[in-house]
Amino acid sequence: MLIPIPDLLDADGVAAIRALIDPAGWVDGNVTSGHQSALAKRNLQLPEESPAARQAGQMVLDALGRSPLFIAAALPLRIFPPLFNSYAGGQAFGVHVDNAVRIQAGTGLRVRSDLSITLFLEPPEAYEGGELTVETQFGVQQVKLPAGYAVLYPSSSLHRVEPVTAGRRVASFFWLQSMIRDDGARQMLFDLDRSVQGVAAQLGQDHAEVIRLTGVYHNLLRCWADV
Ligand SMILES: O=C(O)CCC(=O)C(=O)O
Ligand SMILES: [Fe+2]
Repeated sequence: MLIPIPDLLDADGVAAIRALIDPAGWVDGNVTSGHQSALAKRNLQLPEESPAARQAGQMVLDALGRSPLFIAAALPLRIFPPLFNSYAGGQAFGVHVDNAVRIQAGTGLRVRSDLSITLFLEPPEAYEGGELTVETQFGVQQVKLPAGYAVLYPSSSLHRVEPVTAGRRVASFFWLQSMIRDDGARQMLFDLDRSVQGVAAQLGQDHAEVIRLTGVYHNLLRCWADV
């Protein structure tokens, strides 16, 4: 299941991140690849420990923390510090699955990748190609979103980035471990959460049935959550 997060960053937020990362020292993207994906990957990245990446990554994390949609959809437990990549001149990332466990340089923090996130940082009309193509259980989906929009997709899915044949695609990409490991269970909780919000909007937050349904949501989370 692909979940778009519209307007995670506004235009000022995107501009502030671009002002930090654009002049920083970009390197060959294979610094974070596993063995298989290194064969498929042709792009540039900011090194994980680059001060610009750390500072811009914190701005991304702050924006995620302010997004009720992101929290409800991802139910995050641990988020790997956001990284930044760029593709131009025909660069692409061939089909791959993301590494199952990420270990943060320096802290040794281990994150099981349940969900992968791409946050688009370049307007789609500014480059050709560069679609994020994800093989989902419902078929192949291609994603190319406005700057400031993010998409969540299961880290277990085969995905690729199409060649960028004109302009430059800039994005933040990262992984998270969810409190709910299973994609289907997480999706059910997300659907239930949205339904409870919808019913609450009609009946009022203090309606007895809304209180009972909210209880069901939390009791399911209590059954299933890693904390
Ligand atoms: O650039 C993207 O949208 C995704 C990058 C990616 O798949 C990866 O780094 O594993
Ligand atoms: Fe990937």
